[in-house]
Amino acid sequence: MTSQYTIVGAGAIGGTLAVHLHLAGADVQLIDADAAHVAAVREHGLRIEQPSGALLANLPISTPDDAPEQLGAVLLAVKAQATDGVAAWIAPRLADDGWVASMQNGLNEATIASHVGADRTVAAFVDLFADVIGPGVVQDGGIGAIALGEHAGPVSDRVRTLAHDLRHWGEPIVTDNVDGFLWSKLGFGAMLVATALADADMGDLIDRHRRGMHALVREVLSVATAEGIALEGFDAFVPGDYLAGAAEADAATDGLVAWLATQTKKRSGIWRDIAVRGRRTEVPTQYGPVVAAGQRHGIPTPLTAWLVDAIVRLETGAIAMDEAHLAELDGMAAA
Ligand SMILES: NC(=O)C1=CN([C@@H]2O[C@H](COP(=O)(O)OP(=O)(O)OC[C@H]3O[C@@H](n4cnc5c(N)ncnc54)[C@H](OP(=O)(O)O)[C@@H]3O)[C@@H](O)[C@H]2O)C=CC1
Ligand SMILES: CC(C)(CO)C(=O)C(=O)O
Repeated sequence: MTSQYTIVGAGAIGGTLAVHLHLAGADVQLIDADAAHVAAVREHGLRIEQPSGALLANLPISTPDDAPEQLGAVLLAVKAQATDGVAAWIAPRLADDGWVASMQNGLNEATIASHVGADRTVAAFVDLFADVIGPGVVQDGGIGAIALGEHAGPVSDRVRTLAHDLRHWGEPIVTDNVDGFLWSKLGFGAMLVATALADADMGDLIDRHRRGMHALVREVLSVATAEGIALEGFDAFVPGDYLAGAAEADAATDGLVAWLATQTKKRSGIWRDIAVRGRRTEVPTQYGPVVAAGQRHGIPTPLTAWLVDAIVRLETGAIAMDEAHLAELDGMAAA
């Protein structure tokens, strides 16, 4: 039987996944809030620009206002701060046997489950590198991993089917420990978020500000460990090395920086939201819960709290992008 998917949030990640699912033979429809993007996809199709050439798919697309009344399997790829509102919107439309998978950064599954139920929530970790570069056009900025599993319970047939349906993209990891990947991504992602404080490339900034970056990762991963999470490595990120000594962290960052140099996407989605789109970011939604979990466990997270605050000040115009902010982070880590 042909699988059917609705992608809610057909931007960089949702758009990329949609085209690959379509090219593998799945029946895919899109829902997106960006009217210009929706109009462009209707007129010209959805285009993924890859170094090896472009992929094009003509897919049905609607805005939330003219979306279908009933939804089955949903892949949610909106920014994390939109998750609560969008999951509340999906819930009354979701078929009894429908489900929602979070294809996002951060810990969105519990929020989704609070609206649609834990049994209708699928968990995912996505380390793709992509950007919407214009209405209807997504740039594939490099290859990374995807992991899929259930939010509550062991790997199921629907998870295996989704992994199979993504075969045109590649081979997702199917696991009972998506949380281990999501928390590791929060550790890795903390460095990527910090790079948005300056107007330079992610790899270069991580390389130049190792003291602050390593301390930031250690904070996030220490909270994860206190939460009982078994951290998972992915791509070039080795979480255990950041919890070991300075030499291990340095060696891990050498590998990470070399890997980031192979990606054509050089700036984070957070940098892009602030510098290109001029919009609020998902950082408080992603890292507020890390700080709160640290407080519950008695683990101080001063650098993570500082980072969230600095990003909010940046996105509200109180400060400007400047590498001096990362020097300040290095200084706090040294203190
Ligand atoms: N881009 C990347 O390389 C990676 C991103 N991620 C994660 O994936 C998630 C999605 O990010 P990304 O794809 O980059 O984001 P994008 O901004 O490219 O895409 C999100 C899309 O969702 C739309 N949207 C917002 N609200 C709604 C709504 N209510 N209903 C339908 N669509 C809506 C947005 O429209 P509008 O712009 O009008 O708000 C936008 O077109 C994030 O959590 C991100 O951290 C993870 C790994 C890598
Ligand atoms: C940096 C990247 C691409 C890593 O997956 C990311 O998470 C983002 O841009 O939001």
